[in-house]
Amino acid sequence: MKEEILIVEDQFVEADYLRLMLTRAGYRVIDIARSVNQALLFIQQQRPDFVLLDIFLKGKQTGIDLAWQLQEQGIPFIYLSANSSEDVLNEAKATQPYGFLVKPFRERDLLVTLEIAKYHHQHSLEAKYRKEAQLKTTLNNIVIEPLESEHKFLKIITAIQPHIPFDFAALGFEHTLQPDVSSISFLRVGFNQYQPIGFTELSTITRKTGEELLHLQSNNVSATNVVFYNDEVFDNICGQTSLDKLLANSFHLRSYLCIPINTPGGRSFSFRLYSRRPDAYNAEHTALSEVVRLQLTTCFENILQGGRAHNAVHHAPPALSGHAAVGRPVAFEGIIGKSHLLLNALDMVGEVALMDTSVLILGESGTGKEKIADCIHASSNRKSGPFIKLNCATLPSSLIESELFGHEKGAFTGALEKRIGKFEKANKGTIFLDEIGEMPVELQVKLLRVLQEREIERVGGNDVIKIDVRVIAATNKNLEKEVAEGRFRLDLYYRLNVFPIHIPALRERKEDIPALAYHFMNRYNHKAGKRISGFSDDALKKMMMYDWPGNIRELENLVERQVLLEKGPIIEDVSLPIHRGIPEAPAIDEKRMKTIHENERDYIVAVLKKCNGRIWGSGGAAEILNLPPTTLTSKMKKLGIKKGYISSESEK
Ligand SMILES: Nc1ncnc2c1ncn2[C@@H]1O[C@H](COP(=O)(O)OP(=O)(O)OP(=O)(O)O)[C@@H](O)[C@H]1O
Repeated sequence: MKEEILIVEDQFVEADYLRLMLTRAGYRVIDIARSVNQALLFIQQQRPDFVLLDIFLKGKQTGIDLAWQLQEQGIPFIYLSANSSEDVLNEAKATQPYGFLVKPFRERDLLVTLEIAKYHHQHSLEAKYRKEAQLKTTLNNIVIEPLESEHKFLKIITAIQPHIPFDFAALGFEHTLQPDVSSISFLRVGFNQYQPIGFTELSTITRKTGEELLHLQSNNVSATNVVFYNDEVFDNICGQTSLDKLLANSFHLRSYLCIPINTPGGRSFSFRLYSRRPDAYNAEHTALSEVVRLQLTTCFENILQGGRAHNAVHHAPPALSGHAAVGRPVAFEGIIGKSHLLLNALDMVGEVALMDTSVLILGESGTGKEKIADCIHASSNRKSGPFIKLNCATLPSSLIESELFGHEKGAFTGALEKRIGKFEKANKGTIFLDEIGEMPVELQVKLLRVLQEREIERVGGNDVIKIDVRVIAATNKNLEKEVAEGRFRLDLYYRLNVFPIHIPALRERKEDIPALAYHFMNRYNHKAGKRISGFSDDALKKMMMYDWPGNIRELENLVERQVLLEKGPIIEDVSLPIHRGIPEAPAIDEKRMKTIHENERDYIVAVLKKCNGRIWGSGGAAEILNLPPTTLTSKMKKLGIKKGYISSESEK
């Protein structure tokens, strides 16, 4: 017997048909609920393995309300819905469904989606257990390492960071702690880089005396169980005068997770993680904290005893002056910046790289999406496999299909040779689909099938070819809006959006500007054989004031230009556009206009290449393009395409 499923659907006919399809496939349908309340009752009586739920139901509550409760209880669910508005989609997405079926759907779509959901659920459970086991082992090993308290604490938090993100970690800002360990806390200042902040440093930063700090510390809210407070709730918690509030104000912290520790020796205190993100913590983090609480208790008890393990060999610990760094992974080299927004994105890269799931990279043009895709591939288990890139915006829609899936010889007029598509080329590796929002709708269905069934068919071919490819997609568009306006398929969106990573705009992380500017200055110094050593204060100030609508690419281009133009030893001034707003739309518009124009040109050039420049006759470009040869010739003239150019191009 396969899994047990609860259907939540208020349309009788649809629900019955669904039941029929599921039972035919061997699933057991435990019941059909018409409303959220009824569903909750059924779930209480018999926990289903999966829930299929419609969004709009009878009664006040929607499927999305139910989804939150399912998520809390760890019951996987799939939405069944007709296209919805952008707001509804955003809400549905936030509940992290295992799938989304757009009505009307085929029986096969339903069964494949369920299979995928089962795979993902199993996979995420396995990943969860693996993560827990790995963290437990790491913490157990840290206990026996012969390190001083501060180093040991640093090791603990470095081990925790990939699983529970934070920008500030503290142990000992509790009135119950002994003074000798009361000052252990670290501020994250880079990827795997932390700065120790003791009472003395905190006193300097906040201009409070030690006594005042101790007093504030006693006002911190204490907890008996692992708890987290996000955003407004955290604000409220910090409402009173407390050390939490002081920390939040000093380091811009917006959420926190508190793990109370009670040692067998009778000491109780707490291990606190704070984040600059307003919504950093969730039930998964609390669950993981509970699982490793015992290991943490042993670690911290050891720290309270002075850190060193019994019978430890007393190596000199590495110096902890200034920043304590464990180092960036090699795959992240060349990624410049330490802003917490970038570090958050890199944390996610680290988290997803080894998971093999699809990744959707979101962000404005020039923010570094492709660079992040490079990092994911380079940190993944597929790193020795191919990494194939395709920009969906630069290909005419008629060519994308054969670019992606290849074609057989003679598949269409002009297909003179068999061609291997990008998906086949990427086998055992990764494919990067840039500007996925530009993919024509008719091709989106085909891409969806590939993602679901992991097989392709070459254009004009009959064979089904199995492929093993990881998909990373990127877009600077708001895909929810595209879905809401019917330009992007909802089911594909859900399939790609398994793990979204948002790359912040440069204006949101201005603190990264100087490091990036110096990085590009060095690069272009080297290229141009120059020896410019820096920027004047004015130039840096100007760059910090500017909004960078073109993001890092714009900054790179500017620095390149200035390096070439500068005659003196430093870049005295930079020439930036006068407007300082965020002219996002014009930049995109300009690109779109160019794309349409170029698309037509590229399309014609590509077809001409296929026909070896032949316009007339059977198999000629005019026939493929379904245009009279004279019209094609005049179009070519208008678009500046020369006949000789085509032939010499195709000879290359
Ligand atoms: N964090 C970074 N450190 C150093 N260089 C970076 C960083 N991020 C991006 N770059 C550089 O900035 C330029 C633009 O980056 P990239 O092409 O990855 O942006 P993108 O978001 O993919 O742009 P588009 O949406 O236009 O395709 C590249 O030269 C890239 O190497």
